[in-house]
Amino acid sequence: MRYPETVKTFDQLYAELAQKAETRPQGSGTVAALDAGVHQIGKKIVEEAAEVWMAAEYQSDAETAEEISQLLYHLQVMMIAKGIAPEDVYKYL
Ligand SMILES: N=c1c2ncn([C@@H]3O[C@H](COP(=O)(O)OP(=O)(O)OP(=O)(O)O)[C@@H](O)[C@H]3O)c2ncn1[C@@H]1O[C@H](COP(=O)(O)O)[C@@H](O)[C@H]1O
Repeated sequence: MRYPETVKTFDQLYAELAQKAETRPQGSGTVAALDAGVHQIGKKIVEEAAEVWMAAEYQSDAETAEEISQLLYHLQVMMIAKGIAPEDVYKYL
């Protein structure tokens, strides 16, 4: 599938987050999340997963899609924290 320039794919977001983890720019929420550690990242994943569930049951498809994007983001932060690359996940799909 081809996407417009402004749309970020899973792999593109992962590359961006990996770069942030490496260069640690000021003000990066990703760097702050990584510094908070796996326990806090895990809590955020559970929170976002619940928000996906609630949005799917009670909100619009667009709002559900937005919650799913946030869940994917936090899953990627966990992947970076654990040194897990997208390929490590894809091989199980
Ligand atoms: N895609 C995301 C993304 N999705 C979700 N989030 C974070 O997840 C939170 C989820 O929002 P909620 O409204 O559910 O939570 P909230 O209660 O308002 O936020 P908190 O008080 O819990 O942090 C947001 O506040 C962001 O901190 C994201 N943070 C960053 N990105 C992208 O990641 C890249 C790197 O971001 P930085 O590391 O911040 O530069 C950029 O391309 C960003 O667009």
